[in-house]
Amino acid sequence: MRLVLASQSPARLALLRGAGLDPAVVVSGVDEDAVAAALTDPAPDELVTALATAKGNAVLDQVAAAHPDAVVVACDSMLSIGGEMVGKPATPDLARRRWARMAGQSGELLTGHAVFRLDGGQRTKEAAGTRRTTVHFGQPSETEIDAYIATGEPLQVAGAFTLDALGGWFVEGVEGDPSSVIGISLPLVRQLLAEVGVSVVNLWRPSTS
Ligand SMILES: Nc1nc2c(ncn2[C@H]2C[C@H](O)[C@@H](COP(=O)(O)OP(=O)(O)OP(=O)(O)O)O2)c(=O)[nH]1
Repeated sequence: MRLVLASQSPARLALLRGAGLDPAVVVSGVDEDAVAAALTDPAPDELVTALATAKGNAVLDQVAAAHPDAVVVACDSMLSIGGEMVGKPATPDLARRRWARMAGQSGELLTGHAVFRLDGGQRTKEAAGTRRTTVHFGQPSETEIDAYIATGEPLQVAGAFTLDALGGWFVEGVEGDPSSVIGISLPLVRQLLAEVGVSVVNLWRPSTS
């Protein structure tokens, strides 16, 4: 059973590799704005789960051709802050405005997950779910925010912050699953894999002696 990560995210790949898995990567290239626009006033959980499902669906035929027996995992992360769902800031100015709202506040990082099982090249089972993690933001100075934005990192990540990289200096703490904030919830993926009949321990790399 081949594990496939339908994501270009280096963070998701690193997290899964660090947790003993060796996924093949097939990038979906899904137009997230188009998927979101096709939804009618979706609830936050529905939005990120729909986006994750669209990403997984987009790669199934390609995966089936290369790996007829596979399990595909796709994700989408967004930050819920002040009643608004936001993804990656498109410009440095927007990142700065986002941080002006986030500093000293708390938000919820939502990551939608979709898992698809292929047997003999056919989709046989699927499961989906969302993890919410509360994030308490620090109060970086203007100088610190300018320096952070100058690195380019905030523009590459949902919510304009990271937990495990430069953004970590400005996160006071989280309540809930930290892996979901980084981009993929290990405990939720374990649960969703079980729902499609796959035990995560059977996907672990053989332990080298
Ligand atoms: N290293 C790290 N990356 C984070 C963190 N929070 C969010 N990210 C990254 C993970 C994802 O690459 C990105 C979330 O954006 P998306 O869910 O749209 O995924 P992305 O467009 O990167 O790739 P994909 O659509 O899955 O091919 O932000 C964090 O705390 N640490």
